[in-house]
Amino acid sequence: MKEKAAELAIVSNKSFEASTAVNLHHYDISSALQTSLEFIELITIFCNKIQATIPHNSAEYTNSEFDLTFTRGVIARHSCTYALKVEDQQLGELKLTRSQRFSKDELRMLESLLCCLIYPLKNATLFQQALQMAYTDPLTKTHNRTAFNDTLMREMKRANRCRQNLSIIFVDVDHFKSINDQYGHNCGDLALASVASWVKDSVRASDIVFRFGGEEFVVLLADTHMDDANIIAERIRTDIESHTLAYGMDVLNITASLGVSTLQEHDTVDDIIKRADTAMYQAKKLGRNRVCLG
Ligand SMILES: Nc1nc2c(ncn2[C@@H]2O[C@H](COP(=O)(O)OP(=O)(O)OP(=O)(O)O)[C@@H](O)[C@H]2O)c(=O)[nH]1
Repeated sequence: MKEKAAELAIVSNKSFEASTAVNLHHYDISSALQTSLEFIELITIFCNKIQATIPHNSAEYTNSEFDLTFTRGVIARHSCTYALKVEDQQLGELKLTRSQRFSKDELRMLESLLCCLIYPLKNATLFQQALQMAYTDPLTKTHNRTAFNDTLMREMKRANRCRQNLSIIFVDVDHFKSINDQYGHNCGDLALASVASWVKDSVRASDIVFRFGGEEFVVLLADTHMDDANIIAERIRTDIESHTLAYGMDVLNITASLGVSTLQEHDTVDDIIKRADTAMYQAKKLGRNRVCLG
């Protein structure tokens, strides 16, 4: 009886040590994950931390809400995939691969460790959603002026560093005041949202459309020189002109005037904006519904 008790004590000691080790591993991962609100950083931290316990060759994280796909390592034959969610909120999908099958014990351990990732991913989701809201114009669903200032600054630095071209196009709706005056503000709002979506459809996904203010939009074209920017501006102009807007019994034709400028050596943010703005006013002066180069 005594012996039995001693045996039991040893067994429970071992399992206590094992569970303490697991708890410490969880604690270590959870603490590391508290240092970031970026999806890619979180996945990188998590994968580095579990590498010794669950060796893997590659990890792929996808998050459709944020249009994000991130792969690290070289993809191998065997895989395990987890859809991550909490309280019905999708937090993305994580796929690990390696050349050997994952054992049942490893998968059990991975599932337990994934619990550490869930709440950091949820916090990252809330943070990124808040960031998106702060950078989005609610009426047109384009990026707003704050986003433009930040993005232009960043892209100018990148273009200078990588010796790449960078162009911007100002798009200003013609006689917009008369749409408001004639059909009312709701129609004006609908017209702005429609123009924004026509402009977005006219450009590549990598070109970013911002609402600069009022009835004025700006398109940022990375790695694009003046000749190509001119062609794209002309395409935006004809696309806007060729659409019609149905409002009640009325059908409205909308046009816009566009100004293009390309980054020059020693340009400040204000310089490149000023040239595009001046070119856009030139287009207005010359009769509207046209493109001018700055
Ligand atoms: N409905 C609506 N109108 C807006 C919004 N923002 C600005 N406006 C209006 O846009 C109009 C802009 O008028 P103007 O600057 O005179 O320009 P325009 O009538 O387009 O004339 P041109 O640019 O010279 O062709 C003003 O009447 C603003 O009140 C908005 O969010 N919704």
